[in-house]
Amino acid sequence: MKLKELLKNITVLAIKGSDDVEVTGVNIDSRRIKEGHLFVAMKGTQVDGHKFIPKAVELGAKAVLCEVIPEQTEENVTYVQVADTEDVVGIVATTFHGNPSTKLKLVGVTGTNGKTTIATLLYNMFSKMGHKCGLLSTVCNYIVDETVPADHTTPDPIALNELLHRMVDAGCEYAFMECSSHAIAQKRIGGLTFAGGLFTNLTRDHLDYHKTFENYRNAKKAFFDMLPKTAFAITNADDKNGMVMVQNTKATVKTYSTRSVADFKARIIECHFEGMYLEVNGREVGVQFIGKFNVSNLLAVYGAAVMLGKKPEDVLVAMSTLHSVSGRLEPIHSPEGYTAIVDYAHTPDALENVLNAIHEVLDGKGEVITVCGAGGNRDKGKRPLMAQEAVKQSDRVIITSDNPRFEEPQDIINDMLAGLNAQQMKKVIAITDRREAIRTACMMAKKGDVILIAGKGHENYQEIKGVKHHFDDHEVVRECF
Ligand SMILES: CC(=O)N[C@H]1[C@@H](OP(=O)(O)OP(=O)(O)OC[C@H]2O[C@@H](n3ccc(=O)[nH]c3=O)[C@H](O)[C@@H]2O)O[C@H](CO)[C@@H](O)[C@@H]1O[C@H](C)C(=O)N[C@@H](C)C(=O)N[C@H](CCC(=O)O)C(=O)O
Ligand SMILES: Nc1ncnc2c1ncn2[C@@H]1O[C@H](COP(=O)(O)OP(=O)(O)OP(=O)(O)O)[C@@H](O)[C@H]1O
Ligand SMILES: N[C@H](CCC[C@H](N)C(=O)O)C(=O)O
Ligand SMILES: [Mg+2]
Repeated sequence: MKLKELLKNITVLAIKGSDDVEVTGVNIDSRRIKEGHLFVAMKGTQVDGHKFIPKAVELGAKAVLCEVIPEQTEENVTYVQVADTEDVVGIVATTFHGNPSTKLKLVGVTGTNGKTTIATLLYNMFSKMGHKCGLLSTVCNYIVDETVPADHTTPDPIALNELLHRMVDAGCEYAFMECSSHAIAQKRIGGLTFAGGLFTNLTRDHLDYHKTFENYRNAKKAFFDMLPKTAFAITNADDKNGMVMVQNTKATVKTYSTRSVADFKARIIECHFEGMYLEVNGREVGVQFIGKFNVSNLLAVYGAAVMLGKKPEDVLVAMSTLHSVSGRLEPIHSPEGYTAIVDYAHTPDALENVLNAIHEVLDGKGEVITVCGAGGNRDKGKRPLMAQEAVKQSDRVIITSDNPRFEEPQDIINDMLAGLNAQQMKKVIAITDRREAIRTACMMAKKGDVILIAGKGHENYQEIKGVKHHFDDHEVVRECF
């Protein structure tokens, strides 16, 4: 594609060189530059990408998009100046890939918890209904049946548009994606056309990055602000911030609720460890999920499917066949008659909800042993709160390591323990080694008990000092059995 074509949807402040050159790719990382690429220099959280302009040119970049044109420039390279590269990178990337989001129906999910669950269930449901679909999620990306490993919840704008392009080429009619607050704030989703947006809930997380809860909320809200008039915005009326999210959106607003009047409404008729009976907008349906929060997740899925034009009765039939998503409230039954539940709860709110869900089903008939930790080099403020939530609803708690990253595991554990008083400490032990912690829980458990192993869900590694060591909660549980 010609550079001038790529620039037609953005405001250019200055240009040095010809815009009639052929561009063979767009990249934000100098290390990935190939002959003929356009290099976009981004000011990051660690380094300023402008520093790598010479490197990018050396590797074959024919054009550079930047905020400041370097003093030393090369003859055969075109330098384009814009006010803010973050504002335009998504637009340029999506233009290069032929605006893939306009060629399928793209639905984004945002909120603190439930994004992976909802996006994955939508992908599973629409695939079962016979459509070719794509999925971009924390666990894995899918182009119809082809898997593409995910290293972010929302990929960077280059990878994101490449994936959407591949989905269009593969004939996808729908794509479902998670929109993390980081991705919205960093405008990784800039330039995309969404058919719909969903909001799950908002509780504390990622304050290391966003600094204040208000910034975090505004990042989520910015997603709804960017939706076009043709889109739908489905929000959770049960969440305090549900209506705030959609207050400035141009999209058609719909609500879901398990408590009050809403466009999409549900209540639990019955629940057990295998699943629940629900009433959804006046119709009954059996689902293979437990937990009130999953009723909310399923309502969001139901609402999106209906807004995408599906008949409510067909949606409910498809919904009754869906299973839990990897590492989300995933039960593993032991030969001794107790149940281990692997779950990705890594925020205070998620822990509270998961433990609620377990108690709804357990109904006082067994004890709950929780094994949990907190990630290193991420939001430290949530650590004591997570320990408190674990203690509140468990009979025994084993505090252990999650992904320590570059922190000392014991320091993270101490931050968690600092949230507890002497009385609470009586039911807590700390075991740094996660494998040992899970083993100990299995030794403590008796018939009818539940062990909650929280925080890592689908992750099959433990990240220690920049190295990902193989570690899988499911595998360790099965070893113990
Ligand atoms: C804090 C954060 O979000 N950082 C993301 C951000 O990187 P950054 O701003 O720190 O970039 P940087 O390292 O300062 O580099 C600046 C620029 O120079 C470029 N560079 C750098 C080095 C070099 O040799 N050459 C070069 O060109 C980089 O490609 C970049 O464009 O932009 C990068 C490209 O999009 C991301 O890969 C990176 O994710 C880091 C690795 C990360 O850990 N992010 C996590 C926190 C994250 O994004 N999580 C969310 C939410 C999780 C959830 O709620 O589920 C997610 O969506 O996954
Ligand atoms: N609607 C919900 N409300 C509260 N907690 C939830 C909800 N849905 C899921 N959870 C809990 O949060 C955990 C993470 O769920 P999920 O992976 O779907 O969220 P996510 O928003 O994708 O998280 P991430 O930000 O890490 O991508 C689950 O394992 C479960 O414990
Ligand atoms: N086991 C995890 C969960 C991380 C969730 C992630 N989406 C984030 O906080 O970026 C950890 O804290 O390492
Ligand atoms: Mg996710």
